[in-house]
Amino acid sequence: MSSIVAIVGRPNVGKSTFFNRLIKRREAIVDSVSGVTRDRHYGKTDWNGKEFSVIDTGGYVVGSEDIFEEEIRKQVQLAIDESDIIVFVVDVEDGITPMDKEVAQLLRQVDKPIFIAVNKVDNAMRVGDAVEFYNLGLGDYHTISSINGSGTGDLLDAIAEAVPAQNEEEVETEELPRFAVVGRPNAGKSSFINALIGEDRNIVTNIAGTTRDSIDTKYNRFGFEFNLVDTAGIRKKSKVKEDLEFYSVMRAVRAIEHCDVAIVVVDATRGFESQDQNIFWLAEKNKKGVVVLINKWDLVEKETNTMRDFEAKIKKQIAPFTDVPVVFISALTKQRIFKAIETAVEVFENRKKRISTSKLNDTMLDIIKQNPPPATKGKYIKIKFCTQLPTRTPQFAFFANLPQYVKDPYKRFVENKLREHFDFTGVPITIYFRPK
Ligand SMILES: Nc1nc2c(ncn2[C@@H]2O[C@H](COP(=O)(O)OP(=O)(O)OP(=O)(O)O)[C@@H](O)[C@H]2O)c(=O)[nH]1
Ligand SMILES: Nc1nc2c(ncn2[C@@H]2O[C@H](COP(=O)(O)OP(=O)(O)OP(=O)(O)O)[C@@H](O)[C@H]2O)c(=O)[nH]1
Repeated sequence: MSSIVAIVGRPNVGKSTFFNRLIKRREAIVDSVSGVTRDRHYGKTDWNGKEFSVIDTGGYVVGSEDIFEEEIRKQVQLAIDESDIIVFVVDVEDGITPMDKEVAQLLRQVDKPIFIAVNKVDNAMRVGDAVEFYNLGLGDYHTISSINGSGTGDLLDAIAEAVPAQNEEEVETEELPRFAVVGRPNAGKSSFINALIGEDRNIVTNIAGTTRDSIDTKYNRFGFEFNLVDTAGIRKKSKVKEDLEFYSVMRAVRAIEHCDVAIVVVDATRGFESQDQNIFWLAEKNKKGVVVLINKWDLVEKETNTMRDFEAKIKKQIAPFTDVPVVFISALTKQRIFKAIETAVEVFENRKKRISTSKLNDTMLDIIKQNPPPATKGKYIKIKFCTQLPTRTPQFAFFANLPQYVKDPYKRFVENKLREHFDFTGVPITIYFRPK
């Protein structure tokens, strides 16, 4: 379980600049390859051996100044409720503003690690100006310059210190498998869970986000016991406006990070949109199993190949990770809802799958011999041996004389071959090339 670090603060103080520095912009590169728009406000990073997610709360609200203030206050409250560590960014050029005071007021009541980042301290002369931020009543602060990076390393050290050490293997094997039902507001998450359970545990209405609570439901099917995690909107803690995108993101992040398989519910009448894509990508990035459910299939007018076309379109949007099951369901008529769960169980099993080293080498070394990586700078790459690593999610190491010359297309080729010969449907896999 990794910790969630939320970056809060009023507009223009430099939250996104700081965020980009934290996640090192690696994603930007990945995205340009697949050509997909993805959420720029969420990233995973590691520092001093601690892994954590970072959420930038900026950029979600657009509107006039007064709308801003109210919305930002709500976002800060949500960030407080849903994250583990908070970084409050303020701007040394502006000094303390009334909005900063309001945020500080909220943060003073919180019993979680809070870091104040006084940003835009680009030179030593500004260090003195930062002193006034003691008046926020939140104790010590860090002076940083997100633009030139100074001070950010020290701040990261302090944040990493606050992240609990991970001992995931132990925690996860003791608990029941967790399936998180995630998706956009109104996609039919509660309806799906209720259809499975056969009783109206949740209140289902057609107003987005009316579900009262998020409960784990222990579920038993096919002699397999697991927890179903309903992420439908909790609106108890803070009265949040419906369709607040930031809110669904926060919920999805939390649920996905703590699950084994993410069941992504999509509203067939709306298609697979960017918000669905973001949720899918969250699961992929966290290396969770994924099943896509196309719900409300009863409302779709079917012609020849409707299902096939729908699926093909989705696959394009989730590329390159397309080895993912798509199940067309109706929570209303209960069509294929058990098939959906069966599929999720299969994905769960795939994620735990271990391939013996001898079997892996027998299969893969042959394929590699037939299709060796192309020579680079006149040098031939020889892959000698491969093995599955003893990790929670499938990861494979291929040992070669010149691993640094193996390019992404070849990695993808190897991944595809692995998927062809061993069933890893619905599971992100990682491939490393290492020196031998
Ligand atoms: N001088 C200086 N400018 C900075 C620094 N960090 C960010 N800025 C500038 O401040 C402006 C706002 O930065 P953003 O990162 O977009 O601010 P934000 O808080 O994410 O803003 P919202 O997305 O509106 O919430 C930009 O023009 C940045 O270039 C810094 O360390 N020093
Ligand atoms: N026709 C049809 N309607 C459905 C189906 N599944 C859900 N609905 C309707 O879609 C609406 C939203 O369903 P919910 O189950 O509340 O959606 P949710 O994803 O839990 O929504 P939030 O609580 O907002 O996150 C309700 O009016 C449901 O009756 C379905 O398979 N077919």
